[in-house]
Amino acid sequence: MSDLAIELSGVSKHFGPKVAVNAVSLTVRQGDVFGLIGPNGAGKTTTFSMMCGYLYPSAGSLKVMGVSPTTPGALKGRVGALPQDAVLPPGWEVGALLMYWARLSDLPQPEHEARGALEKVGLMEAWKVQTQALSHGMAKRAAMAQALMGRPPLVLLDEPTAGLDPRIAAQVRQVIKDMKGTQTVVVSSHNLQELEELCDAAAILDKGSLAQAGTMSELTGQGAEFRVQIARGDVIIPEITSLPGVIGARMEGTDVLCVRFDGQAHKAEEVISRTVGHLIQHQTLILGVSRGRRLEDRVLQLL
Ligand SMILES: Nc1ncnc2c1ncn2[C@@H]1O[C@H](COP(=O)(O)OP(=O)(O)OP(=O)(O)O)[C@@H](O)[C@H]1O
Repeated sequence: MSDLAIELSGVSKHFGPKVAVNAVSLTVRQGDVFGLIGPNGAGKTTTFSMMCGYLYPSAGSLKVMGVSPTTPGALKGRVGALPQDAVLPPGWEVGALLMYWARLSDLPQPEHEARGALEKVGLMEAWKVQTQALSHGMAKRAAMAQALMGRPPLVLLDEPTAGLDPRIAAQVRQVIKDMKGTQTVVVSSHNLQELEELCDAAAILDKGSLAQAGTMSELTGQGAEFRVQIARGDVIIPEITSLPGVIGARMEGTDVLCVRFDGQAHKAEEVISRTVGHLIQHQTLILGVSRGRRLEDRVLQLL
């Protein structure tokens, strides 16, 4: 069996003349947390909706766990989805609504599933609360609980932490981390720090097209770049570039040395230790070393 949970090949989506998604190809490995990144209007929600089977692609092929997501019943009980701005039907108590959804998905223990999912998102106190009485953040968590019931092999979460307070957002991130390895999670967010912390891999979309996709370490250049924060002393760039494994070096501002290295032929720890050792030998004082660049820097560079 393929180790891919999702495969998009040349997928496009047009709304009349508007091209929302343009020939996007990407893959999501089973057990990964995969991020969908992009500015407003980049095509994240449209891509997400096609993965869920809510929208048909206009062109290209899309497989979710080996089947087309629009095939009726093909993914029943195998995908949990939190759509963007999910609206809960009014007139229901949260617990009763979740149990109803659990029954619709043929889950054998609806109450157990509903309570377990609500607990995961920290919303047990809302069991008896009417859906229309929930705050925005509470409604979002109730909708997320729905996506988690039954531990489906694939969970798609469109902006799961948007509008949540910091403590609850951290709890939701922990729920996502706990799924890593046993369930596949696709998550879109504008919080790039959050995606960097959570994701194994990601795709960066811009105006409907794929700008870059890869593992988080590829996107952030972890295997090829590091930065040394200099406290005091001089850095002689030609001496750094002559060290084994170093491809290039430059100063960013007055106090950050950025070094690019050949991550295929040399281990990061060896090149970093050699560089730091060289600096210390030359009486340069160091405040810190960080690998790669922030995901945010990469996204801003690309878009
Ligand atoms: N039903 C629709 N009809 C017409 N245009 C649409 C429709 N849905 C989306 N679009 C357009 O497609 C483009 C991509 O929208 P999409 O919602 O996928 O972006 P997004 O990356 O999720 O944005 P955001 O971060 O703002 O949620 C936008 O230009 C949007 O206006």
